[in-house]
Amino acid sequence: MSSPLVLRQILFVLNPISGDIDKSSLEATVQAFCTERGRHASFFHTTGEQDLEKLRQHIDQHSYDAVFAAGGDGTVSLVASALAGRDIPLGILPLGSGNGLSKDLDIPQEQEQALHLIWDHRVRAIDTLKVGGTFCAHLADLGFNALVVERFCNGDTRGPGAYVRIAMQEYLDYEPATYRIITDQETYEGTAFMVTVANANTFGSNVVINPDGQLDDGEFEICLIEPFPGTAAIGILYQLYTDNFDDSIYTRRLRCRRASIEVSGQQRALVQVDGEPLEMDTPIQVTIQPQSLRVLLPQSAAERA
Ligand SMILES: Nc1ncnc2c1ncn2[C@@H]1O[C@H](COP(=O)(O)OP(=O)(O)OP(=O)(O)O)[C@@H](O)[C@H]1O
Repeated sequence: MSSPLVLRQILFVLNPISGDIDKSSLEATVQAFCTERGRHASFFHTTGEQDLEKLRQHIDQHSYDAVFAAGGDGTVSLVASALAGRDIPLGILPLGSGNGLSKDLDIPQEQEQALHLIWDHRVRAIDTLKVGGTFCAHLADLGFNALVVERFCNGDTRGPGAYVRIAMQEYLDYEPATYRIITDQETYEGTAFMVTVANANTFGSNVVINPDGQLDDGEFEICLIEPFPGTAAIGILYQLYTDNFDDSIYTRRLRCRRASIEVSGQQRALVQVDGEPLEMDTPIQVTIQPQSLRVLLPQSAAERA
């Protein structure tokens, strides 16, 4: 276990819209918290336009000891992408609707406890992925969930209720695609309800898609849910919420270091990457950058993910 770093200059990257959470007093709260403890807090507000380029430039022009992402999975992914390959560690203030990566890393969901990581932490280097050239720290997928995430992001309502409503509407008419997945270990060909590329374990909804995946082992998993009859849906959902992904005859996982994903009859495919829906050219190449991101974790954080 590494001893805590001395972090004096800290940048907080704030996403004003994440999680539908009012953040009007957040800056003053964080500022006061840091000042009281002899730390200096600076702030970068995301706009939704060119945030990665602007953030990279900002970090290059300053000497930060750590950068905290204050938002949801998209904001965490943005900051992680800017920090990957650098020594500067990533901190997370979970302020989104799902907060998947922070949960996988056992980061406190409560604001003050998450801020304690500034002086009481350990640093863990985790793997990151490139999915079709796009940075991914947590999970990416093709198929049913990507479709629901796209509808959700383009809709007016956020929150888990809206996600479930869209999922139920889309499920009835959903036509699973056929995939050919070539990894450095094996080739899979078949029809799938969804295909998840997993660096971590658990969606923000607490669905465990990749039970024993490790975030720092230099490998990732491709988790497949094959088409299932309606009568099996409840059982599969139960398995996903109870850490038993592998127990179904409709699921399988491929562990690998690189993969190419073709979607039959599609030159472009909808892909969800760290909560953001994107259109990508197929075949989609997936590569791993082992231990490329340093993350601040509680001293007691479990090592599962
Ligand atoms: N100022 C802004 N105005 C509008 N959109 C923004 C702004 N800043 C960032 N965004 C958008 O916010 C999205 C990322 O949100 P984020 O994932 O952090 O929160 P969330 O979706 O509520 O939470 P989670 O992903 O945990 O469910 C990105 O699509 C980004 O482009």
